[in-house]
This record gives sequence, C-alpha cells and structure tokens, in this order.
Amino acid sequence: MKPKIIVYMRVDERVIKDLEKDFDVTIFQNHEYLGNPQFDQALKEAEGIIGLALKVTKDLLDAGPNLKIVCNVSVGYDNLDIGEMTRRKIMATNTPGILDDTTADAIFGLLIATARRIPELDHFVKSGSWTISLQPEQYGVDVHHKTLGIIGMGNIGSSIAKRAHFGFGMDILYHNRSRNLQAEKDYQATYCDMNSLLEQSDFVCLMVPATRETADLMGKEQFKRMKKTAIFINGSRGKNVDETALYEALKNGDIHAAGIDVYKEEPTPSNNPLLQLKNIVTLPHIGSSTTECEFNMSKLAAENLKRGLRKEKPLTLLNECFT
Ligand SMILES: NC(=O)c1ccc[n+]([C@@H]2O[C@H](COP(=O)([O-])OP(=O)(O)OC[C@H]3O[C@@H](n4cnc5c(N)ncnc54)[C@H](O)[C@@H]3O)[C@@H](O)[C@H]2O)c1
Ligand SMILES: O=C(O)[C@H](O)CO
Repeated sequence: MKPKIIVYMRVDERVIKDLEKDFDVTIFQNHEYLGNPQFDQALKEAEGIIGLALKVTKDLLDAGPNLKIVCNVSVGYDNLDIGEMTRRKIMATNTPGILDDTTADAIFGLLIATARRIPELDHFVKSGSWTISLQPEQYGVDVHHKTLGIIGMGNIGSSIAKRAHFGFGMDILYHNRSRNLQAEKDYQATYCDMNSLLEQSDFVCLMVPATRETADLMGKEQFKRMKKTAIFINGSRGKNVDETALYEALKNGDIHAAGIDVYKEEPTPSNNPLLQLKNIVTLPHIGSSTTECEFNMSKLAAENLKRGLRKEKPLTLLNECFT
C-alpha cells in the first residue's frame, strides 16, 4: 500500500502527477481545514503534507497522528508551529533561495507601480477618462536615484537591493538582525538602526519573516517617523504591519502611499478599509507566483517530502529532528 499524503493548495499539476506514482494523494485546493470531514479523515491517515500556508498548530498535529513531515511550498514558515513539530519529531521544510529573483521582481514592480500610480492610470485609460491632458495631481514620483530602506536584508532583501542599486542608481539603507557584509560590498548598502532608516528613506521596503519579534513591527510610531513624501512597501507578511496604523498614516498623509502584497488575513476581506484608499496599490500575495517559480518550488517541496518519507534527510530541513 502506498503511503498517504495530503496535497494542500498550489502544488504544480506536474508535480502532483509525479507524487501520485509513489503516494496515495488526497488534494485540497481551497483553504479546507479541521472540521471539514474530508480533511479530518485524510489528516488522520496522512504521513506527509505538501502545500502552501496550511496552519500547522498543536490541534492539527493532534488530529494527524501519523504525520512525519510537512513540506511548505514557500520560504516563509510562520504557518508552522516548529517547536511543537520538533517535540513530536515531525520534519518541517521550506523552499529558500529559489524564489529570490522572482519575488524581488514582483516587490520592486510593486514599488514602481505605487510610485508611478500605474494601476490608477491604467484604469484612467481603460475607463475612457483620458479625454484631456494628464493633470499634475495625477503625476507620480521618481524612483531612480532616491533612497531605499530595506528592513530585512536576507535573500530577497538583497535581490531587491541589487535591482535598486544597479538598475535605478538608488542609495540603499538597510536594517537587519546582523550586518550583511555582502550587500554592503555588492550594493553599497549602509547598515543603520530602524529609526534612522525610517527617517531617511524615500521608500521603505519590509522583507523580514513573521516571528514573535516582528509582529506589528511597523505601527503608528514607525509610520510617523517616515517622511510625509515616503512610500511604504510590504512584501513580507501581513502580521508584520499594524493595518489600522497603516490606514491612518495613508489617510492622514503621514506617508505618501503604500504598496502591499500581503495582509493580516488572506484572502483579505473585501471590506478591509485599506482597499478603500486611493493611495495604496494592492496585490493578492503574488511574490513568487510565476509559472516557472511555482513549479520549481513545488518540485523542491516534493523532493523534500520524498526524502523525508524515505528516511533520508530533506534538502531544506527547518528543524533538527531528523534521526
Ligand atoms: N510576498 C511574497 O510572496 C513573499 C515571497 C517570499 C517570501 N516572503 C516573505 O519574505 C520573508 C523573507 O524571505 P527571505 O527568503 O529573504 O528570508 P531570509 O531569512 O533570507 O531573510 C530575512 C532577513 O530578515 C532578518 N530579520 C529577521 N528578524 C529580524 C528582526 N526582528 N529585525 C531585523 N531583521 C530581521 C534576518 O536577519 C534575515 O536577514 C519570508 O520569511 C516570507 O515571510 C514573501
Ligand atoms: O513565503 C513565501 O514563499 C511566499 O510568501 C509564498 O507564500
């Protein structure tokens, strides 16, 4: 009998076909969770889970007594209770490195779209409103040669810095847990404390993981510190930003605009007040969502799952519970 696994949201079709050769696969495509009878039944028997953003809590682990491995199709792993998984000797894996360029393209694209008001002006043309010359109130702001502050100069932060430095001649400030000497050398990035970064940057881009330390890292005080002309970009996780404070900062003109790929709750409800504002550009969490990148992430996650269930060490293991 083949071992049973759960495929949970956004695993590439070709990768699922390949997994079906070795495993008895049950697929869930749309945020199914505990309490859904099909999900509960599959979880009771599953040895592995592969997929995106499944909240692996103590309750879920209690309901999955045969689980040996959970393989995220994402680099972020704030959905996993790593401590609890390690205590139970359940492996956790993610997909670092292979999505850096793709995500940096999307987040830098969001920065440009926000600065140059691209979605708003696209709507202006398509709605037939372009019957007179563009008015100064519709102008954007320059990106090139401005100062970009990156909070979280890890893999993706560095890829964003590369684009900003070589492509746009921007000055880079960064704040990180520790100095990133490579980014300092390659992109002439300058390390500074968080407050100085907020005060000096024309663009502030958040790229830290969601942890207990980074919860609501950007709040009322931080937005107040930013220049009134500055633009805030969140490409990390919604948990890292106090959305009410961001709403107030945008509405009161404490900051000029924001570009947001991630939200406290995803999918974000259509009545999220942020969606009513004109000076915000929103995306549905698309950082790594290209055909090529999603395929590569699925492939890496599937390789991790196969190795784990063969009792070999997965390629990108997050917890030291492999025996
Ligand atoms: N929008 C998207 O689609 C998308 C795509 C990929 C990743 N992400 C998010 O981006 C995050 C970063 O990904 P990465 O691959 O660059 O990770 P990474 O580990 O390479 O980089 C994260 C950096 O943040 C720093 N950091 C952590 N806590 C900090 C703190 N409290 N203060 C200052 N710096 C801190 C770390 O030192 C590290 O350099 C992921 O964890 C994920 O949440 C989002
Ligand atoms: O963390 C990641 O890899 C992206 O946010 C996809 O969820």
